Amino acid sequence: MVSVGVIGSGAWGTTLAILLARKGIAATIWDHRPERALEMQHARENSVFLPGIHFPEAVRVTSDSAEAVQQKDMLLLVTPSQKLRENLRLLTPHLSRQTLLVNASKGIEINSLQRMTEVIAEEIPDAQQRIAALSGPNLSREVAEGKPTAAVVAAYNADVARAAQDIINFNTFRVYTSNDVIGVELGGALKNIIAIGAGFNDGLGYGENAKAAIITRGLAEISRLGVAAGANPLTFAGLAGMGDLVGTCASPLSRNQQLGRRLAGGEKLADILKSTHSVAEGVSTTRAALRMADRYNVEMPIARLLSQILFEGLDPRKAVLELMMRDPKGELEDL
Ligand SMILES: NC(=O)c1ccc[n+]([C@@H]2O[C@H](COP(=O)([O-])OP(=O)(O)OC[C@H]3O[C@@H](n4cnc5c(N)ncnc54)[C@H](O)[C@@H]3O)[C@@H](O)[C@H]2O)c1
Ligand SMILES: O=P(O)(O)OC[C@H](O)CO
Repeated sequence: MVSVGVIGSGAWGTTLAILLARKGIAATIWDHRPERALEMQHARENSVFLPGIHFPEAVRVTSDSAEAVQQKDMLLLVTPSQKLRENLRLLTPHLSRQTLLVNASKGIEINSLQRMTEVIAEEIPDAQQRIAALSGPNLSREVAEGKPTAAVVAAYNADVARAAQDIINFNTFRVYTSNDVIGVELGGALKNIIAIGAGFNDGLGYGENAKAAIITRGLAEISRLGVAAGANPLTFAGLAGMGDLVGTCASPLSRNQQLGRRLAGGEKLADILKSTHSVAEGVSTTRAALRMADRYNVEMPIARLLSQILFEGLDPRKAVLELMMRDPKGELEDL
C-alpha cells in the first residue's frame, strides 16, 4: 500500500490527506501539537480548518514525527511557508533517502527569499533529485467536497514529477506535470499578493472592470518577476499562473481575498491577523516579492502600493488613483 506523510494539519494538508485516502492511500497527517493530533484522530474530522468533512479510514493523525515520516513513499509539505524550515529540522532525522518530497505550500521564505523547494534542498542536501512542487487553483474546501479540480506538479527530474502525479492524481483532482519548478512555485506564491488587491477592490466596491485589470496587470508583474528569477513564461499562462490567480481572486473562500476586503472595510492588519488561525500568505509574500523585485530590477507597481497600504497605512483609494495616474505605457512593455 502506498503511504504518504502530510506535514501540516491546516485546511490544505488535511484536504490532501483526505483526497489521498479516498484513493486508498495511507495518509498520516502530522500536527506539531499532541492534543490537536489526538483530538482529530478521535473526532475523525479537522473541526478547526475543515469542519464537516469526515476522515476516510486511511487517514491517521499523529504528533510523533518519526511515525509521520518513516517508511513513506512521499511527504507532502503543507505548513505555513515561514514555518517550513523549523519543521524540516525536526523531521529530517527520520527521513529515508527514497521518500519523494513534495512542497504544497505557497510562499517565499522572507529572510532568505528562497522558494519552498530551495529551503528543502538546503535543509536536506541529498534531496534535489526527489523534490517537487504542487500548485494550482486549489481552494481546499472545494477539493475536500470532491468538486472537480486541476493542479500541476513540477520537478527537475521528470520521473519524480510522474511519480508524484501518479500518487496524487484522482478522478476529482487531475494533476499535470511540469519541469518548471521556479514558475510553478512563484506563480502560486505571488498570486496571493494580487488576491489581497482583488479583495480591496471588492471591499471598495470598484467593480468587475477594475478587478479584471488587477488580475491581468497582476499577472504581468508576476510574470516579469518570475521570468527574471528563471521561470518559463508559459507557466504563467497555466494552472499555477493564470489558473490560480483567477480562482483565488474570484472566490470568497480565499483567505487572502478576505483579508483585502476586511482591510478595505477599515479593520487594522494586526487585528485581522490576530482574529484568525488561518494563514494569509500574501502578507509576508508582499514583503519578499518587493525585495526580489529590487534584486532583479523588476517593476511591481501593484505589489508596491499594496505594501504601502498594508504596512504604512496608505489610503487604498489614494493607492488606486496613483496606479491610474502612472505614466502611460505599452501593454506588453517589459514582458
Ligand atoms: N487552504 C487552501 O485552500 C490552500 C490551497 C493550496 C495551498 N495552500 C497553502 O498551504 C499552506 C498551508 O495552508 P493551510 O490553508 O493548510 O493552513 P491553515 O491556514 O488552514 O492553517 C495553518 C496551519 O499551520 C499550522 N501551523 C502553525 N504554526 C505551525 C508550526 N510552527 N509548525 C507546523 N504547523 C504550524 C497550524 O496548526 C495550522 O494547522 C499555505 O502555504 C497555503 O498558501 C492552501
Ligand atoms: O485561501 P488562500 O487565499 O490562501 O488561497 C488558497 C489557494 O492557494 C487557492 O489556490
